[in-house]
Amino acid sequence: MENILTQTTARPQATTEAARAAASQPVIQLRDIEKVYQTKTIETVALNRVNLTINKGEFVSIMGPSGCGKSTLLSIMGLLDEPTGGTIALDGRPVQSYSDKELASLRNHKIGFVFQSYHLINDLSVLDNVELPLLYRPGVGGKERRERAYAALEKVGLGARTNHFPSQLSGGQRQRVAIARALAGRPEIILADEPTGNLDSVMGEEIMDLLLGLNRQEGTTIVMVTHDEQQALKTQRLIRFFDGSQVS
Ligand SMILES: Nc1ncnc2c1ncn2[C@@H]1O[C@H](COP(=O)(O)OP(=O)(O)OP(=O)(O)O)[C@@H](O)[C@H]1O
Repeated sequence: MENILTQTTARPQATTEAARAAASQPVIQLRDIEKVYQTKTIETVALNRVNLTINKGEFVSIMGPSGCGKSTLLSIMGLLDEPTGGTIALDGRPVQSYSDKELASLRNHKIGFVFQSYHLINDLSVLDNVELPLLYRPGVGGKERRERAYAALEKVGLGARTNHFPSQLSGGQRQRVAIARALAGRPEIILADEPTGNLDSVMGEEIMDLLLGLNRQEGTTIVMVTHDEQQALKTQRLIRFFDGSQVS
């Protein structure tokens, strides 16, 4: 199977247009989102009336200084955390109208997460790490799990490393495993929180190419938090945050 890295350099054009054509359909809509963290002694307004729409097939990057609310925003978009005010709609449907079961299924099926620190399990092989989230997916049996995990690892160029353990891989390779783990769930949306934050510039480029390839060839919607302006400029839209609000 051809991997995404190869495809990226081979034929980016047609698929970019396909992704753009679909780009007017909102998949995530945030309206007046607020998030206030309250501890005994201090109240922190992490997000202050954020209005933001992410369209199908878009690759959006989010930048801003430390503490301005980027990770909080991503957690709320991915339904990992609840806002203290405002509304979220997924595919045009308000999140409040979903049952708990439907929300769990959305989180599981629709959205894939990639984190700066990979979150791999060191005692499990690469293949087992990628299969792991599918264990909790009803209707996906052992054979399909394995097939999906192999396919996802091929896609990120790690088909030859399935029996390795995370400690035997470079940082960039570990991040590719984490991306394969997200891909095995076949998500429509990938939320990536500083996916290149722990990598040197060469490996960071590789991961960026991989994400760009996924967006262009497969139309995966991607929202990425980054501190790297050069990488952010490669995405279709750059949103800047400051003190919990969007500034551009
Ligand atoms: N669980 C929490 N309890 C209290 N305050 C929190 C909590 N999580 C985040 N905050 C505060 O909310 C604000 C936004 O945090 P967030 O992690 O979203 O920022 P960020 O822009 O992602 O920062 P960084 O670039 O450093 O990762 C910060 O002031 C932070 O201290």
